[in-house]
Amino acid sequence: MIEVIDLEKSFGSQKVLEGVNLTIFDKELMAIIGKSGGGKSVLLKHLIGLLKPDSGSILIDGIDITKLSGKELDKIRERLGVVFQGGALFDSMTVYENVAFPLKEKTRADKSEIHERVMQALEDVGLWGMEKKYPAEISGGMRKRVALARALITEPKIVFFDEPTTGLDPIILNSIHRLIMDTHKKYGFTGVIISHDIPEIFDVADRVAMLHNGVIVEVGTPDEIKNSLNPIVRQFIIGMEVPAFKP
Ligand SMILES: Nc1ncnc2c1ncn2[C@@H]1O[C@H](COP(=O)(O)OP(=O)(O)OP(=O)(O)O)[C@@H](O)[C@H]1O
Repeated sequence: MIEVIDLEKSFGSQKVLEGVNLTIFDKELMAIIGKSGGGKSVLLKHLIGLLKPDSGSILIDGIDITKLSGKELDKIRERLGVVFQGGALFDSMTVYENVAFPLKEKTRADKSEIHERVMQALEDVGLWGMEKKYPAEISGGMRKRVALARALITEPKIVFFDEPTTGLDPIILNSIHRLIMDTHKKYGFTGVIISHDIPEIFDVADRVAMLHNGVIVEVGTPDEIKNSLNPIVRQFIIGMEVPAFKP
């Protein structure tokens, strides 16, 4: 379980997080939505230990990661997988090498185990046969799949997705969402997805939290969020919904 308690963060005179409180249960898929520049990525960076808050805490299975550094933090981070917005692949490495990288770095797996696990992960994300390609030779959607395979390869307990569909067309977007759901089912991780995809994310997440002006203003199931009477939530959702294209 992840518990964010009264998390505050300012950059200079700009207060970005004003006391964020959020509980994410084991094995659920939690989406965090909110307007651009509202602090979602800053919150995510705290959750993965890249930023330290001014005050407040983040408990992962009861351990306050905001108080950790060095090896202790690394140990917790080994249980986390992150799919960064741009994929953050190594351009000079093949798809295979990118996916194998965390196993080589973080585990003592031998060559044949690495091979088996990489090929399985590539199959799980629908990239079988692509292992020899370089990131520049594959599409944006495929790069996101590689990033997901790389995040999953160490079978992390928690996977963070930072806007996993940015820059993708609607068909690829849906296929990435389907992939998140399928791998979530297969691997059983706790998933935290920063998302701009309204309404599509409602079909993916178990629960949705809305971050607004540095606080979580509403948390609930997709249906609860869709039917929320909170004017901030209503305005945001209506503003984000793209009308269906009718020829
Ligand atoms: N390292 C930093 N130094 C100073 N200001 C920062 C830093 N990181 C983020 N900010 C500021 O914090 C605010 C929130 O940024 P953040 O990237 O978290 O927004 P977001 O909700 O993820 O937006 P988007 O949906 O557009 O990605 C912005 O005003 C941003 O300029």
